[in-house]
Amino acid sequence: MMPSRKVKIPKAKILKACNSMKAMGIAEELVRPVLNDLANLYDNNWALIEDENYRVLIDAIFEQQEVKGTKSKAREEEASLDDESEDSELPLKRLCSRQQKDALVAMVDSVAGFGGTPSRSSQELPQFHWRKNRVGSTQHFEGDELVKSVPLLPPEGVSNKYPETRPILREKEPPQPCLKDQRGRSDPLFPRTQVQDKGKKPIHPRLGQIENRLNYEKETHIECFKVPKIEPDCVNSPTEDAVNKCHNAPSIVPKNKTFTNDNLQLVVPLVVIHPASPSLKSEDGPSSGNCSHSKEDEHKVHESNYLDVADEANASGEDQANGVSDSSQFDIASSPNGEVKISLILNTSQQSGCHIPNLDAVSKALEDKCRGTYGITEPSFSVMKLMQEFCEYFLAIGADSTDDEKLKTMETSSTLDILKEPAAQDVLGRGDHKGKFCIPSSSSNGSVKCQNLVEVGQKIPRPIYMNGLDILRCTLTSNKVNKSCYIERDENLKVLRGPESLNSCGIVAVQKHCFSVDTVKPLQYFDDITKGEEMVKISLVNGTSSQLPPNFFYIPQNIVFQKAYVNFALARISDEDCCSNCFGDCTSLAIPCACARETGGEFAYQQGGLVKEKFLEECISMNRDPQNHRLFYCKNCPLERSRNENTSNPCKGHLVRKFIKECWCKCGCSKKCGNRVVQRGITVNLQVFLTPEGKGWGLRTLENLPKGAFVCEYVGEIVTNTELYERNLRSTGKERHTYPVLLDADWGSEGVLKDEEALCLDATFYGNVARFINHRCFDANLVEIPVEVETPDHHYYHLAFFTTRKVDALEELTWDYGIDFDDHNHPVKAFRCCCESKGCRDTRNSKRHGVKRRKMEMKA
Ligand SMILES: C[S@@+](CC[C@H](N)C(=O)[O-])C[C@H]1O[C@@H](n2cnc3c(N)ncnc32)[C@H](O)[C@@H]1O
Repeated sequence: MMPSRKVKIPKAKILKACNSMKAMGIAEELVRPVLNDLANLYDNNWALIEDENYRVLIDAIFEQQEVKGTKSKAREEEASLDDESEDSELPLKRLCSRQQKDALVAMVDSVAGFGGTPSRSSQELPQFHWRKNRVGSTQHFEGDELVKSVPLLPPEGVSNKYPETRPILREKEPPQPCLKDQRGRSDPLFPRTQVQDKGKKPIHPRLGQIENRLNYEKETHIECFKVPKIEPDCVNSPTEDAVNKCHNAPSIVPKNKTFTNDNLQLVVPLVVIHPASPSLKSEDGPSSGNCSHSKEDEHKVHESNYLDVADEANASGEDQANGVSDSSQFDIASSPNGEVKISLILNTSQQSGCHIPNLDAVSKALEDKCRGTYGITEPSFSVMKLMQEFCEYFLAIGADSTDDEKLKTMETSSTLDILKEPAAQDVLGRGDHKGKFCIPSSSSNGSVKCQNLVEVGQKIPRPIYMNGLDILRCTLTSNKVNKSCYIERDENLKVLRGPESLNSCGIVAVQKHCFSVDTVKPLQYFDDITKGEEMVKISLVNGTSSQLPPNFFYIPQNIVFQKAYVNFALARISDEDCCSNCFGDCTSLAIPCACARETGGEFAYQQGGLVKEKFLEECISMNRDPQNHRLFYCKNCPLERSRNENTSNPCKGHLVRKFIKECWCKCGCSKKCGNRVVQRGITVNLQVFLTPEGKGWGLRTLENLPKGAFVCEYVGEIVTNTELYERNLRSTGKERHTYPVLLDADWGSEGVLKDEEALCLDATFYGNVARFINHRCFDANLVEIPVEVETPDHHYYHLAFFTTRKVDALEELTWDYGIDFDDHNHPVKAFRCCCESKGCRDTRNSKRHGVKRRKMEMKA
């Protein structure tokens, strides 16, 4: 026992020592009495006590514990007659304890500055003495929360018998295979990758309970490790030497994992900024510009801050729920001379076949995600820049009293500022891209059968938030005589495209949109519902609930279903229907070419692709006031015929619409000709959103649109009226049918239209973004205009939407479906209109409004 003479111990010394021990998981109650004894023993000579980072203190604590343990064991032995097992246990315990003490002293070495005076060994180390701080806390942990646990690994082949809490200690870790590819070459990304460097990075405190270690060591014959010497090169330097040195560093193994060689932990330093970063100059002078540290630096003791995301998640027990790997950490550290380091520590053991991805690719993917989620439109937005700015802010905000001034002096147009933009969650997300891939396995109406899985065309990485993307092999049928091209699927389905859009295998991409509840978060955001099929991304957002749109296949162009007759034969295009002698842009010609004949000798488009005012107004007026415009009446109306083949009701009349005729492939002009607008596809920035008025999903523009601008065309399956009628009969009522459109603009011109020629578009199962456009009875901001592109046969045409007026960004886009809400015989049951326009034609609403009005009047 220690002598009992009392000396007066300075409080600060006790606190400092307790903090250092606490950092290693040694409880204060154990430390204080031993410390008292030591102070007495050494007559308050604290230099001796603090030397070698409290080595004597640690020794004394352990000895005391051993004595206690031996005593209790002896008592147990006395109680029990069986003493055989004890013979072997004590020496083992002693051995481990000794080694444990070495390790602990080394640990304190590595956290020198937290309590103990630097030992000789610690002075050999480059001094990165990080002060640890937890995310979410505003407190700076100056000592009592400093945790420096040691990364531990078991010997090869030893499985962890105590997976819940007990790490295993080992002397050396074999080289980390994750840093090399399968052929043993260094990963080209290696410069950014390193094995965890214990001297410099904080280790997860959960692993650090000394009692657990002691218990575990008692039960397993495992050697303690030595804290490896910190290799400055390991921080960022790519040299192979440094890497090999780093390989020898022990690593963390998730506590509930069986240890295998696959249990690898990698530290990916994401950003290291140095004192002389452009926006934050330190007094220490200019940065070296690289990631290694000067000798001078190595011997300087730095105070540092640490953020450990994993700590926080674990503290709240959220990591499991969030899918955070047990020992994945995101660390941020800073030092007073202006260095900040962000490291991502990944535990790859959870995922088989995990490799170090290309960091550029990761940044790119994250940037895309951020663009979508936060509505960032700034083209120069960069995750790496963001990280760097994060570091800079970290330094600035952490710099005590001068926070505000420092922040004020920081660049105002930083990446972080972009994230402050209010646009955030609800809006935006755009990027130009083009690509084809992925095909559905089957359609909901059973018309498509997946024959094989084949990879085709340009591959786009499968976004994580979608599922249901598969690839379908199709057989190509190409009619070489009349140059019509289509792809047949299951004999029923044909894809209508220009010949140039078919690849050599005749495989066309169609994408299925399976919005899976499993894969989305409460605030729904899909970056691009077109999956690259359009020239622009079209996002979908639901800011209020977890509701998702029904599944459908996104198609950018109409597809023929079964019997619908569409003939794109070039032979059908006469010389009068094209401008083969034209060159360049037809709309710049002094005398309009033959393609303007359809629109009275003048092109419908003006320069810039807007529909000319006069033409547009006529179309709008026709829609708003059909009775004042020319209607034609079919002798044998396909619409009525589809309802009842035997007793054909008289035709109710169809509007004689004005067509736009665009130049096409038999024309000599260029693809950029001003008389080619609809065929170029969507160029406007659009978004699908959940309407607040109860109309379901709607479409809105994310940019201001001028009057007469082309927005999109209505794309769907080209079906006959009969088919549509049958589909409606088959529908269970539970299915949500989008409203079909009749391609009836020219039904009157051909006497009796054959059934396969009386067409309509159904976007319920296959469609484009137009399937989300809602109806508005009056004052809709879109008008539909028939557009002739591939064929002069007007029983098939494109139905294109143009703005009726200037439309502001975020306004919902609507068009008048032309519904007669009183026609109870219509094949599609009319919905209860929520358009809220003054001229709403749904009489049920006017009755409702009338009742409401009367009630209000009575109240008044
Ligand atoms: C072409 S879809 C439009 C997109 C649809 N809102 C959705 O959620 O998928 C047509 C359907 O939307 C709904 N709808 C469109 N306009 C509406 C309106 N003014 N009032 C109420 N429902 C409307 C009806 O259910 C209609 O059958």
